[in-house]
Amino acid sequence: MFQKTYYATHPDMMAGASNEDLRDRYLVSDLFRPGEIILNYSHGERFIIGGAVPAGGPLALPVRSEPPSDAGRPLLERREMSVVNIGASAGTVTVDGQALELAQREALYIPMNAAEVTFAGDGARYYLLSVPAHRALTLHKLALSDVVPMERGSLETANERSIYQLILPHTCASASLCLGMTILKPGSVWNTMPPHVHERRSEIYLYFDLPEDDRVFHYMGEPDALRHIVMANEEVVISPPWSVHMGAGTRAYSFIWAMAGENLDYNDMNVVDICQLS
Ligand SMILES: O=C(O)C(=O)C[C@H](O)C(=O)CO
Ligand SMILES: [Zn+2]
Repeated sequence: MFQKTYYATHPDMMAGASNEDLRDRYLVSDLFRPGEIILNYSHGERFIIGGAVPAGGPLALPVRSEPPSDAGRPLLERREMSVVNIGASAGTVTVDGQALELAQREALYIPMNAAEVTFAGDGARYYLLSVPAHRALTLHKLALSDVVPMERGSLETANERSIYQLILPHTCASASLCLGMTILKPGSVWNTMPPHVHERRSEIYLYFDLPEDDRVFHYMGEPDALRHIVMANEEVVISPPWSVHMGAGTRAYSFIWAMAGENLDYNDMNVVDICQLS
C-alpha cells in the first residue's frame, strides 16, 4: 500500500550520513503520478504523505490492507487527512457522498472516520497528508482568502513571505494535524529564516510553484551541525523534531508545511539566532 516507509532517526546519524543517505531518509519524491494515488508512510508522528493525480478518471482512497484484522477497513477509520490542490485546475473531492470543489491552492480537512474519499478533475493535483486522530471533527474546506496571512521578512533580507495558517485551532479544528501554506514574494528566496526547532512536533515541507530547472537548498539537522538536501519542484522533506527546517531557492516558490505531535500550538517553537547556526 505504501511506496516507501521512512523510519524515525536519531540526530547522531547525521555526522556520518552521505548526501545519498540524507535523501534516502528524509526526501520524498515521485508523489504525483498521473492516474495514481501514491502514499508513503513515516514513523515520525505516523504521517502518511501522498499525492493523487486523477488524470483520466476519479481515484478512490484505498482501504487498509494490514494488519489482517484491519483489512478492508477505511484508511481514515482512526485518522484525519488534509488535501491541498496544487494543480492548475479545480477538481472535486467527494467525502462520503459530499462533493466539494477545490480550486487551485484550496484545502480540505477530512475528519477521522470518513469511509469513502474520491479525487476527480483533470488538471487537479492533490497533496495528501494524514495522521492518527482520537476524535472525529468537521469536514472543512479552506481557501487562502479565509485566513489573514502573517506577513514576515523583508525584500532586503530576501525572505519576504506570507504565511497562511489553514489548519490550526483558530481556523479549522483538528485532532493533531496543523497545516499552512507559505508564499514567497518575487525576489525573496529564504523561508523560515531565522529557523527554529520544535521538540514536540515533526514537520513536513512540500516545495512547489518552482520552475523545472530551479532548486531549493533545504537545510536540516541540529542548529550547530547543518546539512542540506537539494530539492526540486513538488518534492517533500521530513523534518524530525530535533531538526531545523529552512531553505533558500534559486528563485521565489511556495511551500506547504504540516505538523503533528504533542500539541496544536504554532508558537511552540525555539527560534535559533542566525549566529548560532554552523
Ligand atoms: O516561512 C516560514 O517561516 C514558515 O512557513 C515556517 C513554518 O510555518 C514552520 O516551520 C512552522 O513550524
Ligand atoms: Zn517549524
